[in-house]
Order: sequence, then structure tokens, then C-alpha cells
Amino acid sequence: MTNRIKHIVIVGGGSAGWIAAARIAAKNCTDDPDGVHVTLVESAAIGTIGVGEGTWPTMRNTLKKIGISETEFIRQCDGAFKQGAKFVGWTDGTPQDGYYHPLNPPHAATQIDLSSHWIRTRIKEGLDFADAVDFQAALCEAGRAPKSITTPEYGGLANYAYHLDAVKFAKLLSEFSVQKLGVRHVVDDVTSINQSEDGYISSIETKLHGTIAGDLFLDCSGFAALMIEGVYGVPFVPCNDILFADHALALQVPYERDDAPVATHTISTAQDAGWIWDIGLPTRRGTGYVYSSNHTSHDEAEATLRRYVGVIGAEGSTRRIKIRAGHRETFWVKNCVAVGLSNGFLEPLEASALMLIETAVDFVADRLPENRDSMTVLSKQFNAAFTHHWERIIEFLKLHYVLTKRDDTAFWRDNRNPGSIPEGLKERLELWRYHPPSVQDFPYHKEIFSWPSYQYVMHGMGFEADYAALPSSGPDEQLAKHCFATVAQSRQKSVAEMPMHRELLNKINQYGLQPV
Ligand SMILES: Cc1cc2nc3c(=O)[nH]c(=O)nc-3n(C[C@H](O)[C@H](O)[C@H](O)COP(=O)(O)OP(=O)(O)OC[C@H]3O[C@@H](n4cnc5c(N)ncnc54)[C@H](O)[C@@H]3O)c2cc1C
Repeated sequence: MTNRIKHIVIVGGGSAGWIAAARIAAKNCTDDPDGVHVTLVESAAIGTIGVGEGTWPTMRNTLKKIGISETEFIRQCDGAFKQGAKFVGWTDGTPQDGYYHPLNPPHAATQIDLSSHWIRTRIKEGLDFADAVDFQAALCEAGRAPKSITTPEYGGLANYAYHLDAVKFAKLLSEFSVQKLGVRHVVDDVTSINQSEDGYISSIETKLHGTIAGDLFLDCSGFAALMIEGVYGVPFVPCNDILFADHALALQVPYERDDAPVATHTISTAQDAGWIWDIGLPTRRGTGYVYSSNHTSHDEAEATLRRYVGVIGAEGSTRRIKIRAGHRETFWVKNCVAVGLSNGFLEPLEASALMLIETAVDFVADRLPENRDSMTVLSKQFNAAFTHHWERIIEFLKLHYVLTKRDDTAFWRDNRNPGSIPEGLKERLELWRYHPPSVQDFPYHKEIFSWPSYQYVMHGMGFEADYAALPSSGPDEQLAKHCFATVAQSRQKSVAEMPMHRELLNKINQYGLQPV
């Protein structure tokens, strides 16, 4: 067979490059010298973005497939468990304004939709949607872990993801890929890229290592987008008319005491011109203000972040990162696939960037093209999938802004301007006024944010729904009552039985989890 795809060249050694190298090698490389092999080239001079500390639960599967133990991951990456996000001050900005978007779906999700029953009964009792339909928000509020030390690796009582140190994560993946999976690591600058007559990339030129040839090239070069933009000139599709944040200011904060609680959810607190993330790792917190420079100055943003962290963070220095919200028009051209920031980037409101990297890498690793013919078909599927993913993620992030009732600053008022709301979201919100978001609204089999996420955000933000026409009596009502009672019990039981998050992390660092 001519044009067999054997040599994969990855340019870039950030999270995208190393997740790709590890997954592709773990799945496809063997000792056969004539088989598939992977080379990763990264510049020593051009750093990685170095932030990106929240994952989705998909990371558990990714790490398992790569072959890294969960204990090692937690130890090496300063890792912690993430059970969702708490949004503070997003709805009306009053002191009691806060809701959870947990990672567990609502209870008995395949049998009943609890939305209308919650509106009819529980809401009157002052029970938040997330608390009424699942126990995980209670675990977060109590600082309890999603599993215990005897739970096997990658398993849990509750669904969970991770908080991690991005620089340590890239280092772990790099060492594992080189030592255990046979990935060739070249530290060098890519100076130019060569194409053959048919437009396919044939090789890259490096400063010290000369020419490196390949059959399939992954552009993981971050915002530089060396191949997807540099070679193929694929246009960038901006969405700053929908999502206004254009800068992030990051600041690491120490704990006041070594035994201070570690939050088991990301805290996202609304501000005058954006929002602040707060992520708890065992040894420090990572915080940052994501803001629109059209609605505040850089100095005021710095002051806002420093006010939020207080004296404990006063010594730390901030790092400003520009956000160019949007994505490529197309993502896989000929034998070049853009993965990570070269593919696109949005403000990290629901921490979906690493998940998109995993989605892209799953696609390539699990169905590595055999030859150029199959690559053409796969690239069409990949491009269709990523066009869909970006459209839907933009809508989901915008949902958090559209449902606000805040009127206090131009940032929040501008966000509700109908001209800034995608038509697809407007349409679906109209439907969801009378029917809760359901699986039928998300027909794509690998949806990034599906109906449970929409329900948590919409009900969390007090979306005004009219579900009066939905069944409210008979078997449906009985089942709903039973579900609410079961959730109330599991809320109490899980909070009583699960260890405190920091206690579990200490134990994992000392003894380790049970290997799978
Ligand atoms: C403020 C902020 C917060 C974020 N928070 C989250 C989060 O909570 N969750 C989440 O999932 N994601 C988050 N992200 C996104 C996440 O950080 C990135 O998606 C992820 O790190 C992937 O980056 P990357 O590997 O594509 O690019 P980078 O980390 O920028 O790596 C680019 C690589 O390309 C190499 N390179 C570039 N040019 C050359 C050249 N000429 N020759 C050789 N090598 C070259 C560099 O050396 C580097 O190794 C956040 C991003 C930002 C900005």
C-alpha cells in the first residue's frame, strides 16, 4: 500500500502535544521498527501556555488509556478532585447568589425528567435544583471527596474530574511517553515547513536537528498555529461579538495553613467586567480574572483580582494572557490536524479546552488513518464534528451570560443584548421555556455539553420556564417523589461517609489508591 501512515510528527509540547503523543503511541506503537512511530518537537525558547488547571471527567479515561496510574498522576501533578463548578454572583449579584453545576447527571435521568416536578414542589421549599436532583452539590459544599482511599483507581461514588498543575502535567506525560511508550522527543525550533507538490506536508526543518519527515502532522504549536495557519492559511473565525472576554490575569495564591481545606469544585465568581476562577490544588490555589478590556482597564482588572485574593495573595505576581476568542474555519487539512490552542480557544468558563484536545486526539489515535485515502474521509468527519463542537460550546458559554439579571455594569447589560446571542441558542431557549432540555435536543453522539449541563445552569440561574402542560400527577408524580426522597437520603449518607477532600489527598500521597 502506498502512502501508508507510519510516522506521526507532533509540533508543540504543551498539554495538547503531549496528550496527543501519549495517546497515539499507547494505542498504535509497538516494537515493530516498521510500525507506527511518533516524534514530538518542541521549542525550548517558546514556552507553553502553562495554565489550564481544570479538566472534565473524560481525563480519567484518557489517563487510563495512556497507562498512567491515578496515584502517580495525583502525586506528580499536584492533582486534586473536581466535582463541578460553583457560580457565584452570576444571577443577580446579591450575597446569596450562587449555584452548582455538578458533574453527576440528575438522578434517574433515563426514567424521568425532574425539572417540572422540582419547579412544582421543591422550589417552594427553597431547595436548589442541583440539591434536589443529586447529592454531588452537597459533597462540594461540605468539602467532601467523590471517593475514598479504598475506592479503586479511576472509580468513584460520584463522577469527578481533576484540578492539576498544567506544567507538571506536561512533564509527567512527556516522561511517560518517552520512557514507556517510545516517543522520540526533539527539543528544537521549527524554522520552516516543507510541502510536496500535492500540497501535503512532507517534513519540517529544525534549527539543530535538520529535516524531520512525516506522514501525518499534528499542529499543537498553540497560538502560533504554525501549520494550520502558517502553511494552509486557514482563517480564524472570531466570536468576540458573542463572548466579550479578551484577557486573563492569572495569580497563584498560597494557603494560609498547610491543612486548609481544598475546594473540590472550581469557584467562578462574577465581577464587574468578567469573572474570577479559583481552583484548589493541594499546595496552592490558582486564581485568575477573565475580563473584557472594553469594559475595564488592565489596572482595574489587576485591582479587582487582588481585592478578591486579599492579603494572602499580595506577594504573588500576576501574568496577563490575551484571549482571542474563536476557532479555525476548518481543522484538518490534507495531512495536518490542528489540536489545542491552534484549533481554537474560548474563555475557560467551563474548562472545555483539555476535553476538546482529548476529543480530537481520541479521533486520531483510535482511527489512525491507514493511508491518504482514508485520511480524506476521516478529515471530513473531523471537520464536521469540530464545527459542531465549537458552535455548541460558544452557545453554552453564552447561556451563562444571557440568563443573568445583573444590570449593574455595561458588561452584563451588553451580554444580554439580543444581537450578541447566537440564533441557535435563542431558538432553543424558546423551546426550553416549555420543554426542559432533553437528550433529543442533543442528537450528536459525542456532545461536549449535553442536557444535564443546560438544566443545571438554567435552573441554577432561575430561568423562567412554563412546564405547566407537562405530566404532573399519576405514576410520574409518584416516581418524582421517590427520586427526591432517594436523593435526600444519598445526600445525607454521602456527606457523612465521604472523607474530607484534603484528608483523601494526603492519604493518596502517602499510601496510594488501589490499582485497577
Ligand atoms: C487563562 C487560561 C486558562 C485556562 N484554563 C483552562 C482550564 O481550566 N481547563 C482547560 O481545559 N483548559 C484551560 N485553558 C486552555 C489550556 O491551557 C490549553 O488548551 C492547553 O494548555 C493546550 O495548549 P497547547 O498545548 O495547545 O499550547 P501551548 O501550551 O501554548 O504549547 C505550544 C507549544 O508549541 C511549541 N512551539 C510553538 N512554536 C514553535 C516552534 N516554532 N518550534 C517548535 N515548537 C514550537 C511551544 O514550544 C509549546 O511547546 C486555559 C487557557 C488559558 C489561556
